[in-house]
Amino acid sequence: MRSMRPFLPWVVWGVAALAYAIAIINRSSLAALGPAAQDHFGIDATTLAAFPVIQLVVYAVLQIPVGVLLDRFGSTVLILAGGILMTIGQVAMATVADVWLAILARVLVGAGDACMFISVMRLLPEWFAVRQLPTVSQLTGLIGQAGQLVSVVPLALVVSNLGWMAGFSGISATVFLVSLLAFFVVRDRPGMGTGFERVTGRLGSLSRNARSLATAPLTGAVVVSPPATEMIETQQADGKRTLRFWGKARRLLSLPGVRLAYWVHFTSPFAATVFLLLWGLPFLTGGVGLSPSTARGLLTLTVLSSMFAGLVLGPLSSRFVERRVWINVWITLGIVVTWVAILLWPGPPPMWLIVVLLVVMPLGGPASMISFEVSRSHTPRSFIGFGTGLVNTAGFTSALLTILLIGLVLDLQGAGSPDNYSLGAFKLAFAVQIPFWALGLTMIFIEQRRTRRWMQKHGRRLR
Ligand SMILES: N[C@@H](Cc1c[nH]cn1)C(=O)NCC(=O)O
Repeated sequence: MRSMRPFLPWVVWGVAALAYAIAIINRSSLAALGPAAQDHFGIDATTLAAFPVIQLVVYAVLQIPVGVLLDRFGSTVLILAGGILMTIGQVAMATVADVWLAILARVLVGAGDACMFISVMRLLPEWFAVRQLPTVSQLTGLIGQAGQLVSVVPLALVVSNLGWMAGFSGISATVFLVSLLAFFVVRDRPGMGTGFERVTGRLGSLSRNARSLATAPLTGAVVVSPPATEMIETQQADGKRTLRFWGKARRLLSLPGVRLAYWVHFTSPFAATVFLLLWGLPFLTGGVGLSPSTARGLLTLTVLSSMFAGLVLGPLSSRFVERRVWINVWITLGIVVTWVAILLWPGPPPMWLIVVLLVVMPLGGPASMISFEVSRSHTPRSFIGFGTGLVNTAGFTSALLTILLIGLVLDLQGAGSPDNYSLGAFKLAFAVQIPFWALGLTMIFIEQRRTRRWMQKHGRRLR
């Protein structure tokens, strides 16, 4: 069993990350099927746009409850629950004809998706050394992005060749199989059983002998352990009473490091989410005047850029722990400068500037993974699920608000439908991102100072 020791953490993480990639396939499964979905359900563009928005609202709203459940039941249970919810949601998507039932199906998909990412993130400190965490986190994001890449074209091909039902039944079968795999492989931490072992009550030797890579010697390892739970004042005088939800939230938010992580996640990824989820294609076609096929081709650049950045940013933020927030801030500033150049460019921006935007803007996704490192350094272990869920809400909140505000500003200018789209209207609408960046960056600077003071006061160092 000794020889399995270095591999088991990677196998456990690999299967969990695969489950996350499948969740992303589910999340973006309607992205390339707009016209097919309109045909299938007989709906207009506004109703179609409601699908991803509702799904993301469900995802964002559930992050904190799922985080709380995660601290209580562990990643194995939550990954399975997420898989089951997505399987049911996609079976419904394949079979229902009524649009309201389809929306309900997307709610289930959003709820299942909400369980995946933070469950994988929760596994990492249990299986890997602190020094490895930034890289493994970024690899997790990268695998998720790969899910986005494979979801669009193959699914569109299956739906156009074999039909709607075959496409969505195929996705639900895939989720089911990967969930089954997770049931037999994923373990919350070394020494704990898989879902199967827990149900049967028999702990196999692989689980019994499992070791975390954190216990393996790592040359020059940097130690950035989370604070002890006692660093948060609790009402648990007798150690038995569990904190109530709001009490926990208040205490978590009393840590400036957690608030810093929140604002880091709030600020860097939303521009890319907004662009990829809804407004990118209309802007490039109806605003800039590109053909739909050129625009779609250019959009794949965003995924590639984000995947490449994931490879670079993991080792970088691990090497420069003290400056990781600055890495995020510089990337955000790059995104802001690129967007401002697009907005101020007289007339249609040149192709080179569009390409720069599509390469720079998606860097905000991998940069936002730094927020989970910050959160992990400051969140007591028993609150890590809650903390990760809380931080993960941030970027999706800013993205959802921006999506809605862009639609509102377009509508207010009488440019809310493809017939009336114009570059000027889009430029004004995309300018709503500026206050979000300003708020986020300001809060990062404020919380960074407070975090520094808090660490001095408690005698804590990141390295
Ligand atoms: N910011 C993303 C992660 C990411 C990594 N690379 C590009 N994006 C995030 O927070 N994801 C959460 C999720 O559920 O996908």
